[in-house]
Amino acid sequence: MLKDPAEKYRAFAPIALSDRTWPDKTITAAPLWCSVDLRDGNQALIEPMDTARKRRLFDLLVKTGFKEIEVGFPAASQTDFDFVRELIEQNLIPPDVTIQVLTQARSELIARSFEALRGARRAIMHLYNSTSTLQRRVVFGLDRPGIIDIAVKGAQWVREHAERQSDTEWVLQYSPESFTGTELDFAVEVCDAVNAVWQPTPQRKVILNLPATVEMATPNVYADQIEWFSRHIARRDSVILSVHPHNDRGTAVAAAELAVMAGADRVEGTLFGNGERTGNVDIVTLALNLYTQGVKPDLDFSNINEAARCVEYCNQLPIHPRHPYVGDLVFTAFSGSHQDAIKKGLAARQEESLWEVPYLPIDPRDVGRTYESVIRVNSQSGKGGIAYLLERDYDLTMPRRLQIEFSQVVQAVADASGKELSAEQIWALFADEYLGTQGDYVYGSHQLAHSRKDQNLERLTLKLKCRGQGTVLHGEGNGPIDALVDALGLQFDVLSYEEHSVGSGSDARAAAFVEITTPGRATLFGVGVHVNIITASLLAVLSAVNRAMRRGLLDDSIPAASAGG
Ligand SMILES: CC(=O)SCCNC(=O)CCNC(=O)[C@H](O)C(C)(C)COP(=O)(O)OP(=O)(O)OC[C@H]1O[C@@H](n2cnc3c(N)ncnc32)[C@H](O)[C@@H]1OP(=O)(O)O
Ligand SMILES: CC(C)C(=O)C(=O)O
Repeated sequence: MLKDPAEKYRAFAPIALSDRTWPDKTITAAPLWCSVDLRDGNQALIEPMDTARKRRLFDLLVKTGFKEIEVGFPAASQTDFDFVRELIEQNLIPPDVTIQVLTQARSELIARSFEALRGARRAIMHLYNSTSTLQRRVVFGLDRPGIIDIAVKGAQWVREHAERQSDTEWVLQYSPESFTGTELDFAVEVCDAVNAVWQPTPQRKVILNLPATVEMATPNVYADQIEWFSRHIARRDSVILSVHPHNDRGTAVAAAELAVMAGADRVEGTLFGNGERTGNVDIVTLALNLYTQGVKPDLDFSNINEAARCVEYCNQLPIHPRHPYVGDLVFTAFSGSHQDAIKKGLAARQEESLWEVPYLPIDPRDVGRTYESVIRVNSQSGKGGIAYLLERDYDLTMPRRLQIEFSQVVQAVADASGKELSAEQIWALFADEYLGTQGDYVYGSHQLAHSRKDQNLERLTLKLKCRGQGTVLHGEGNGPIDALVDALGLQFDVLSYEEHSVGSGSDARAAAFVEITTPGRATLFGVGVHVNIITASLLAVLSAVNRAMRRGLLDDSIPAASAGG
């Protein structure tokens, strides 16, 4: 790279529009959409679509709700020509959909394009020629009048064909291609000249399409260009002002949005942004951006995965996993604080209320995605995500301090492996840590009865294995946990106890959580899961004690077992 890029590149000159109004506008309705997947998208593919792929994509575009679809450049290729014929001859175009074709301003190409559209009920004939200073100089070697001459001649040929082929309802469209590199006064002059030939009226509008053939400046500059053009073009009430942003600087979506604020009525783009170089503007993102502002997008992406797989098949290009709204990872949080906030946001949310979940600008379910992938766990994750997965897949709601404790277990494993951990793997870790039967104390059975001395006391008889030896312990207390602490005779206190049911109906079990503190003031949890709630709580205490023993936090001299039963 150059030390001083100014030696080779120059800044785009700002537009003289000090009284611009677009920054104060908001978008309250969707623009008219035109998909150019089958033309601009197609011409950018390594392998252009065959008829079967074009047909599949056309059907998807119709199903999605596009009313204007540029279906090809029929004068350029036999495949495109045949595809247009197939659509018309097999009556595949729904009555509310209008197909569009592109042609250069060359007489033989225009003739062939009209031939392709013979018999169409309604069609958009899209004529273009390049108008930019650069292309005038290096491609065409023409001055301004020479370029206007190409446009006007093209417009005349189009008009003549349209008049001859009058069984079709024609909508005429003109693009001053490379508009972003064209002086604005000249862009207006060329378009006025074309309109002088086509004579649009408010009832029979033309489409003037202003392409950012190459995105050359920040999106506000494009918006200025659109507002300037919209103010200066003659017969504005007879014009549908269309934009066609490309994404060379990565800001096509912003450019399209600002252009709509600046007065554009229509947007041409593609699904997921396929197109020349860095692509056309992504209409899916534009539409869903509107949706998340509460504006009806007039396009239906309620099964966005289906759309994505179809587009990937037709274009033979993958969609990036971070692509807005559709990428495989865009509804996934790995990082701990995000997971915590999402978990809380989902829990606080009430159906039918406004969508307010941190880090998720859209409800994944609205585009046919599930909450399955919202939270995934790796070494960047925290307690919230881990707890969320156990709650979602195993119906286990951990107390907050247990979440903190267990997340350290998961974190250690994730850090060591460097890999993602599935909900199943996390459950296996949880079971191993808290529910295992490998500790010093292994529950066998128990009996509870009222104490003979005091009816308020319960007397517990517990059969268990202590380090492999069958043992029976007795204890008394004001509840089963108290009685077990008494029976074990170890130096720990129970700090907290919680339980909840897991599952429902005949499969329902109880999950009990006990937090103990040891003489060294260490606190740790034990968990028990059992169909019987008392058994679950006894298991929870034994789980905590076994964990404390494993860590050397409790004196490991096992109390003398009471013989017999
Ligand atoms: C920005 C865009 O996406 S515009 C659309 C671009 N899409 C495509 O080009 C895909 C399909 N195109 C093609 O297959 C071919 O270009 C064809 C079949 C249409 C024409 O092919 P060719 O006749 O070989 O000509 P080619 O495309 O190279 O055109 C170059 C000639 O057309 C002229 N020309 C280019 N665009 C236009 C136009 N819009 N109107 C009039 N003349 C034009 C050029 O000045 C050049 O003239 P020259 O031969 O006198 O120097
Ligand atoms: C023909 C025009 C609209 C075009 O595709 C472009 O300029 O990118």
